[in-house]
Amino acid sequence: MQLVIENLSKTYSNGVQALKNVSLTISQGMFGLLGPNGAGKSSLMRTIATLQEADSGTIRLGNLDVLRQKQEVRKLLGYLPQEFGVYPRVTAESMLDHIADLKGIVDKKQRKEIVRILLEKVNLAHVRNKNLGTFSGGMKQRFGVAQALIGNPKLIIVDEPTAGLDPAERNRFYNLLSEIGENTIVILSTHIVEDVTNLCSNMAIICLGEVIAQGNPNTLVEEVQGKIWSKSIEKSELTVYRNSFRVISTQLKMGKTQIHVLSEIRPDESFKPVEAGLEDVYFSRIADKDKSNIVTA
Ligand SMILES: Nc1ncnc2c1ncn2[C@@H]1O[C@H](COP(=O)(O)OP(=O)(O)OP(=O)(O)O)[C@@H](O)[C@H]1O
Repeated sequence: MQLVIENLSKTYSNGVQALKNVSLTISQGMFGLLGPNGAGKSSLMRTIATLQEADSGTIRLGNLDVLRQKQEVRKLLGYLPQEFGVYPRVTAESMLDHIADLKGIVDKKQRKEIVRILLEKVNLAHVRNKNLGTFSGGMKQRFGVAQALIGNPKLIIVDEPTAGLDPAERNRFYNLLSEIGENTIVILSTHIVEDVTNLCSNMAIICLGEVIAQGNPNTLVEEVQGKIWSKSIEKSELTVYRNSFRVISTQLKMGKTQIHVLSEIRPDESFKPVEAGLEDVYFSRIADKDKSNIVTA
């Protein structure tokens, strides 16, 4: 099964064009959707999740027309939104049971078994009787995955799931996501490049509502390999360098500013070649599209 998005556009009533002719083909496996704040990731996720209308364009999930056959799509969908509200005074077990009921699993015994398996899977079985309000951020996110997995969805959407998680919880979350079956489409929206590097076999970068890159992360990195040069400079020199070179990112390292420059040839002897990473792809594409988004130390 594939998710095929064609020429999707959306303008909000305040005039913001959040999606501009977005076309993407997403196959089974983990798909990363990267982009800066306000890029349009959540707008796209919500539209795919049948929660908001598009102005034009189509989305197909297998044989289903997502924008029209909403009820059918919802049966195949697991969704972990950016702001996943939980009822603080309800236990993990009863909340999952309730959501499973809402998702149409009417048999009580079957529901109990599903909830038990899911709580095991997300490593929350030991706190199944604790109120959700007592959960840490990471535990809430794992609970969010458990509810998204109810009913064996064929399409799972997780919107910026690792924001605010400490490194250990982030790792747990990565492991959990990577265990989700390969015959499921998982769309992971994030502005953390590392999330995509660690998890995804395919990806797209979206900026100002447009898809500005898509493909396999390694292939995209190959395109800039050998073209990334770094130099440590004084912060005060940054404008001069920006005017002379294609500075794609700057980072503070031990009090000095380290710049990455994209260039076919070594800009001059003072620049060192560096092994390109997905961050370089991300920053070079974003820098081309939106000058205001160049990361400054
Ligand atoms: N309901 C809405 N009404 C009006 N404008 C909106 C609405 N939702 C989003 N926007 C605007 O649309 C643009 C895209 O927002 P969106 O939330 O889709 O981006 P995002 O990539 O998910 O950002 P973030 O990473 O910050 O969550 C932004 O300019 C945002 O302010």
